Amino acid sequence: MENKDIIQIKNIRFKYDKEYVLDDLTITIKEKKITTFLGANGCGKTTLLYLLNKHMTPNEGEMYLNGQGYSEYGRKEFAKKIAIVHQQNTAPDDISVEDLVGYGRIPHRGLQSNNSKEDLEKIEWALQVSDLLSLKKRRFSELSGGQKQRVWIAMALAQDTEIILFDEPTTYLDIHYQIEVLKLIKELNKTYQKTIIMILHDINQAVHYSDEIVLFEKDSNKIHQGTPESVINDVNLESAFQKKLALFEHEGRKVVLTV
Ligand SMILES: Nc1ncnc2c1ncn2[C@@H]1O[C@H](COP(=O)(O)OP(=O)(O)OP(=O)(O)O)[C@@H](O)[C@H]1O
Repeated sequence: MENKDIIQIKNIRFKYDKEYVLDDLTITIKEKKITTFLGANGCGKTTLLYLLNKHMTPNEGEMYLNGQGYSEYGRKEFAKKIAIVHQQNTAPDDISVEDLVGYGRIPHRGLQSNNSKEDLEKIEWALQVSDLLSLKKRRFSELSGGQKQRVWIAMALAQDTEIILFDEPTTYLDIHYQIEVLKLIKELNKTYQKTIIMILHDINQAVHYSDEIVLFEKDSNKIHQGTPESVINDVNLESAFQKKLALFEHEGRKVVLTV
């Protein structure tokens, strides 16, 4: 059975200054799938993620979440639907892992009140899924880059949303931690049915971990959306990155030579 459309973006236009960064963009995001945005620097991936997170609003066009227009959602209600894991984050000095993960509960419990039993259970669950139980009392500032990234993911999990957005979740991580984080994201999707939308720069990782890819053409406002198999080909890659890239088959998947 086809997964339903959880987000619909219809003919949106967005500009910071004079020129439109996104122009007449139409995309649908399928529920419980992993969708990855792929494309050259400056093509508008982060901009689109911020529009999806309601951090910014399109100048024109419509966006719907579960069939309801974005503008009809209040802030708190929206924060219970979509969480975001940013590329770079800062945390207060001395904060513990479990307290930081607890921030994910703010849309549910408010800023002032204490954690309820349900809040504490969700925090514990998020720590467990992210393999952080043994580190929960540790100071966040003392963790490695890979462990820190898992804490941000746990915080998004504690927010208990249907959808999680990831802005380049593997940046600054070595290949071991990159794979660890991508496997965790895959598990959130497969085991916990989260709808995932992420930005990646590594084409091979995007092919391997995504159900759907949105490939942005460079210097045009066109995108290609579909399965990795249907989107990743010589012609589309050249129009996205303005480079000829060699493609191979490996274990039934496309692999791109990036040297
Ligand atoms: N706050 C801003 N004010 C003005 N222009 C901006 C702002 N943020 C981004 N832009 C411009 O919008 C365009 C799209 O930027 P965006 O960050 O969305 O691209 P991206 O695809 O995420 O790039 P990257 O892969 O480098 O992160 C770029 O031309 C960028 O310079």
